[in-house]
Amino acid sequence: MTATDSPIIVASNLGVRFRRNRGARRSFKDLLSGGSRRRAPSEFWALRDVSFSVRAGEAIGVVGRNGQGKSTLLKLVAGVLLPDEGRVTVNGGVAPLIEITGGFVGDLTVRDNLHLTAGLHGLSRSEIADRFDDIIDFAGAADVLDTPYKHLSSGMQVRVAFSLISQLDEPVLLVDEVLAVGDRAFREKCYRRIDALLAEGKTLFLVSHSERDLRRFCSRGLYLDRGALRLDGPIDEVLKRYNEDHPA
Ligand SMILES: Nc1ncnc2c1ncn2[C@@H]1O[C@H](COP(=O)(O)OP(=O)(O)OP(=O)(O)O)[C@@H](O)[C@H]1O
Repeated sequence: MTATDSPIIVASNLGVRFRRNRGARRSFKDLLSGGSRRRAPSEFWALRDVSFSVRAGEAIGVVGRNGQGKSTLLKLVAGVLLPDEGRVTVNGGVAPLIEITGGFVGDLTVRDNLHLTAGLHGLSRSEIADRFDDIIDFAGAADVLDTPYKHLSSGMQVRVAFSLISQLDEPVLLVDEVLAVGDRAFREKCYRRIDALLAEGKTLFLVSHSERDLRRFCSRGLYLDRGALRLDGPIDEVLKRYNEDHPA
C-alpha cells in the first residue's frame, strides 16, 4: 500500500460547544419556571468552523495558547468526543495518547489494561502475547505489571500508555502534551520511536508547546486561536505567525 493523495482524515466545519460553568446547576426554581432559560448563557464554542484534510503519512503539529481547542480537536479525531457541528471522518483506526490515563481503566492492573486496550484496537490474543514483553520492556514496567494503573506515578502511567499506543497497528497516532511528563531519557526513547513510526508511513498529530519538537517531527501545522483555525500551512510559517501573535 502506498501513501496516495486520497485523504486519511477529513474534518469539515467542526464545532464543539461546552458549558463554561459545569458545576452551576439550574436551580429547582429555574426548572419550575419553564423553558425560559433553555440555553445557558455560559455556553461557548471550544472549536468552530474547523476544516482540514490530511494525507496518509503527514505529520501535523497543533499549536495555540492554553485553552484554544487543541486537545478538543484531538479528541474529535480520536472519536472520544462527538462534534456538535460538522463531522470528521478517519479512514482507519486511531491510536490516541491524549490524556494522562491514555484511556486506561484506573482500577485494572497494568497487565489487564494492556490486554483490554490492545484488544479494543484489534490485536488478537497471539499478537498481544508476541508484543507483550516488548511493551513492558520499553516502558520499564516489569515491576508494576500487577499494580492497579491508578497507583502508578504519572510518569509511569505515560510510559505504559505510550509504549502500548506505539505498538498498535493503527495508521494514525495522536500524541498530546503528555510526553512532557516523562523524564528526559524516556522522552528521547519516545522520540526515536515516533521517528520510526513516521518512517513506516504513519500519520501523526502532535500537540506541543515545544518548537523544537514541532520542527523535529512535523512538516505542517494547524494553529488554533479561540477555537478557530487561524492558519493551516507549513510548520515554519505556522510557528512564525504564532510567535508574531504571541511574542514571549
Ligand atoms: N469537558 C469540558 N467541559 C467544559 N469545558 C471544557 C471541557 N473540555 C475543555 N473545555 C474548555 O474548552 C476550551 C478548549 O480546551 P482544550 O483542552 O481543547 O484546550 P487546549 O488548547 O488543548 O489547551 P492546553 O494547551 O491548556 O492543553 C478551554 O476553555 C477548556 O476549558
